[in-house]
Amino acid sequence: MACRVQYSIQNGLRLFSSSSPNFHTSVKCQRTGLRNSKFFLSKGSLNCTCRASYATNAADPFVLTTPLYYVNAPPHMGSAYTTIAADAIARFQRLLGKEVIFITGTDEHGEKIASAAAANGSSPSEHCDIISEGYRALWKELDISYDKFIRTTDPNHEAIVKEFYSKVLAKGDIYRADYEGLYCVNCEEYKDEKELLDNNCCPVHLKPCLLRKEDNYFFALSKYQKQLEEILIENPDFVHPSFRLNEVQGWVKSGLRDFSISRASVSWGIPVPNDTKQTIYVWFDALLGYISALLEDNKQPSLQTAISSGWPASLHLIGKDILRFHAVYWPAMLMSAGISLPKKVFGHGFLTKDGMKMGKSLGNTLEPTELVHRFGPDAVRYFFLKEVEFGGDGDYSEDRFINIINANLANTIGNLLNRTLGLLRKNCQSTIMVDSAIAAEGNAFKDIVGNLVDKARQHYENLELSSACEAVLEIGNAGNVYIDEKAPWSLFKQGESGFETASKDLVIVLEAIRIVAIALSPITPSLSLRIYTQLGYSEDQFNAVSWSETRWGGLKPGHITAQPKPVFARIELETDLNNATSETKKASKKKERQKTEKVVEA
Ligand SMILES: Nc1ncnc2c1ncn2[C@@H]1O[C@H](COP(=O)(O)OP(=O)(O)OP(=O)(O)O)[C@@H](O)[C@H]1O
Repeated sequence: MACRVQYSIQNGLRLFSSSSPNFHTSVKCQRTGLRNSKFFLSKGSLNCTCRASYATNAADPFVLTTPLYYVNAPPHMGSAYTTIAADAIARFQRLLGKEVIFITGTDEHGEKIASAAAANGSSPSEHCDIISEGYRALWKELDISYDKFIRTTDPNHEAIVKEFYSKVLAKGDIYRADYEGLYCVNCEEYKDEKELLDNNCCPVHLKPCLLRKEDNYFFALSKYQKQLEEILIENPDFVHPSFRLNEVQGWVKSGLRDFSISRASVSWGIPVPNDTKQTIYVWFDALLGYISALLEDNKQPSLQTAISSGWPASLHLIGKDILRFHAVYWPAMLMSAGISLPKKVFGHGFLTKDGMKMGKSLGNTLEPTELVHRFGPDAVRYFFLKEVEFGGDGDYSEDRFINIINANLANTIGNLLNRTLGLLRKNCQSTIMVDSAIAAEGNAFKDIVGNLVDKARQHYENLELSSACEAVLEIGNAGNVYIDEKAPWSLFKQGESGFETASKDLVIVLEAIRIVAIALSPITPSLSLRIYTQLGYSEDQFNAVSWSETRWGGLKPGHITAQPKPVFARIELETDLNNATSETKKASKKKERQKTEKVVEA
C-alpha cells in the first residue's frame, strides 16, 4: 500500500502543483527517510509507492476529532458546542456514504486534576472516572454519534505517547533546559508579556500569570519555523476559517519559541521515558490522543498500528483558544516524528456570557443537561448551530432560543407537516395518491427545493453549518408559501373537480418535508426520525437513508402515512403562563383552540 506523506514532507509540498500526475522525484519518504522514492499524486495527496508500515486505508475514512476535554470540571455548553458541531459534520459525511471515525474523549492528567481530586477527597483516577463518565452521559443526551472515546489515562494511550516521545527524542528535537517566564495556570502555558492585560492578567482567564522557573524538557519548535511558514502558504486550506489562518501565519512569522513538554512538580501524568522524576506535559500527551484513539481493540498499541487505522485526521474541530497548539505545535511535532499532518484544523469561536468566554475556569457556564431536559436535544443542537455563525462568537439568550425554536422547528417545519398530513388523512385516507415525481412535473417549487438542497450540501461541505440550517429552513418556508397559495383545503371542498390538483399539492408538500427531514438530520437527528416516521417510514428505513435520497421523487403512490401528531411541541414559557391572569389565560387558550380548529378544518 502507498505511504501517504501529505502536507508534511519538508520540500515535497511544492510538488502538489506539478502538472504531471505520476512522477519520480528525489523527495525524502516520511517513513523510510530515503530519497529517490517514487511518488505519485492521487486525490490531491502526495503518495509514496514504498511498502508502508504507516499506510492509510485506500478508501480513506473521514476522521474528525473534538478536543479531548479537560476533566478539571464537568462539561458545559461550550464543550457541548464543539461536540454538537462535530456530530453534525460526522452525520453529514455518513449520509454521503463516507466511512467516518468520529473521535472525542477526555484529557485527564496534570496539576489541576490532582488538585480538583484532592479538593473532593478522591483519588485522581476516581475523579477522572466520574467526570469522564459525565461527558459520555452528556453526549448520550445530546445524540452524539461518536465512534471512539479516548481517555488519556488509557494504558494504550500511554504506550503511544512514550513511543512518540522517543521518536522525537531520537530525531534530536528534545533537550533539557531551565526556563523562566509568565505562566497562566488555567491555559497551562507560558505567555508573552505583550499579550497580557494589566497586572500580567491572562486575557482569557482574567487571572494574573505567575513567574515560573522550571527545569524541563523542551521541544525544538523553532527548528520548524520555515517549514510551517511554507505549509501555511502552500496549503491555505489547512486552517479554517480563513481569518484564523491569518492569525496562525502571524504567530509563526513573529518567531516560534521552543516549548516545555514536561513537568518536574506534577506526579499525575505519564512519566518521561528514562526520567521518571518528570511527567509529560499536556501537548505531548493530549494531542496524541487523536492517534491512540484509532487503535483497535486487542491490537498491540503502536504508532504504526494506530496510524494505519485511519491517520491522518481529516478535520480537527477546536475552539480558537487552542488553535496555536493544533495549527503550530502539533504539525511541528508530527513532522519531527515523521507522521502525516491532519488535513484541516477548524477553530470556531466562543459561546460567551456577558461578552466573556464561557469556561470552567471562570465558572460562567451554561448547563447543557438542563437545556436538554427542558427543550430536548434537537432544540439545543439546532439553536447553537443555526444561531452562532460557525467560526464566530455567539451569546445565549433564553428569549431568543425560544423564539427561534418555536418559529423554525415548531411552526415552519412541524406545523407544515402536521397540517398537510391532517389534510391527507381527511381527504385521501392518509394515502399518497400520485407519484411525487409525476405530481411535480414542470413545477417551479420542485426546482426551488432542488436548489436549496444543493446549497445546503455545499454549506455542509464548507462547514458553514448555520447557512446549511438556513437553506433547509428555506425549503420549509417555501413549502408554507406553496400550500397557502394553493389552498388545497378549498379545492377538496369543490369535490371531484378539485381532488386531483389538491391531492397532488399535498404530495408535493410532503415530498419537500421528506427532503427537509434528511437534509436537517445532521443537525436534528431525533426530529428528522419523527418526521420520517410520521411520513410512514420505519426507523430502519430512516437509518439507512443517504444524501442521494434528497433527490425529488421519494414518495410513491399507495404509500400510507402515519396518524398525524405534532413532531415538535411549541415551547411555552412557564413563567409567562403563571403570571398571566386567568382571563388572559382563558383568552390565550381560546385562541389556541381556534388555531387548532382552523388547522383541522383545513
Ligand atoms: N465558551 C466556549 N465556547 C465554545 N467552545 C468552548 C467554550 N469553552 C470550551 N469550549 C470547547 O472546549 C475546548 C476547551 O476544552 P477545555 O476542557 O479546556 O474547556 P474550558 O471550559 O475552556 O476550560 P477552561 O475554562 O478551564 O479553560 C475549546 O477548545 C472548545 O472546543
